Amino acid sequence: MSAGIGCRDLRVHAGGRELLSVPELHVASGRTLAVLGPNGAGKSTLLRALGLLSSHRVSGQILLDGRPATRSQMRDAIGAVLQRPILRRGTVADNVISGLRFRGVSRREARDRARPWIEALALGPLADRDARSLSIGEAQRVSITRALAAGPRVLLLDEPFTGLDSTTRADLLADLRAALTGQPTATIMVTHDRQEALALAEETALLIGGRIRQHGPTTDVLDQPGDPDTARLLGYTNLLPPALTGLAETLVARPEHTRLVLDSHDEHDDDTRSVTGTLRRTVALGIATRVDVDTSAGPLTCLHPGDVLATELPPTGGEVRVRIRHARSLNDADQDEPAARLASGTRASTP
Ligand SMILES: Nc1ncnc2c1ncn2[C@@H]1O[C@H](COP(=O)(O)OP(=O)(O)OP(=O)(O)O)[C@@H](O)[C@H]1O
Repeated sequence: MSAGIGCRDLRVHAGGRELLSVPELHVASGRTLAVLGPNGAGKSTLLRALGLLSSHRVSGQILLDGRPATRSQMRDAIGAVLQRPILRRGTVADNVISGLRFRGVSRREARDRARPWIEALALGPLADRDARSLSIGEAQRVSITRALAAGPRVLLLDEPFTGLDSTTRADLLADLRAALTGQPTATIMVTHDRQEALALAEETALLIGGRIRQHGPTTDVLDQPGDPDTARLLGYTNLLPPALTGLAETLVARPEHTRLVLDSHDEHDDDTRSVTGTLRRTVALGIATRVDVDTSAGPLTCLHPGDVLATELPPTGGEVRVRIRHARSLNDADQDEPAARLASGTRASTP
């Protein structure tokens, strides 16, 4: 029997259509899975179905420690943190112990068990504050602490960092990661943010259109898109089909690895490392300059660090060359050798 949460042949229907189809998924105790997907992918649908919290038509098996779970078993096992924290009346400390109280733990024991979590999540200074006076970031910290303090076997996190400023988010992510380390909790976090997956989860599943397209160690999954949809989700938004590169496979590249060839910046220019197109527009983004280029095979986005002087750029509608500094082959999990050839110029790639 494998400890943790999972499902088999899970399908969710609503409004006359299938929202989710997951043949198999398992998150072991002590592990964290990030479910990464764009808006509408079915992330919350999956989380609710796994927690037996769905109001839709659900078929298949939800497994707790390898066995089909009843609602009451699941209720006892899970802690959930939603996008918007829902706190009760009372102080921060009252809220943190409420999960334990709900499970029948006495007030005194609940206080003792909650104390280390309040310290670990740096809530000590706020413990006596009225929960209604908290900022959204503080309230989410309380919500996470409440869930952890109850000692859940399964922790379900539904985009818990949405709406937090970047510093608050980074601090909370680090505190949560530290708090989960060594705990026998199977954690599933749904998110649309790659950085959150990287910071928190050993494993990542890519969910698109209600189906898991890729699943594996986070660092592998985030850097090995298998198809154009997962490439886009992972930030490889530039698609380079064979018609454009002259190579056999489709390559994908991140905008930050795609640059205009500007003579003064690129003295060792080499035609074979580049593709040509028409400059559509330039947008100054403060720390970077975005240049959109139309090629014969579709649009490309270039991202240049800093300001590119307008005088260095050809006019809108002018012909430009775009250099791909690093690209990956789709479906090439081990090595981006064709991409390396494009980058090193050993095969002609100018259309
Ligand atoms: N009752 C319903 N009837 C029909 N479709 C529904 C219903 N509830 C949800 N959906 C659809 O299911 C899909 C998945 O929704 P879900 O909320 O799980 O996506 P998500 O990945 O969590 O999105 P987001 O990141 O925007 O929160 C969406 O296309 C949504 O419109």
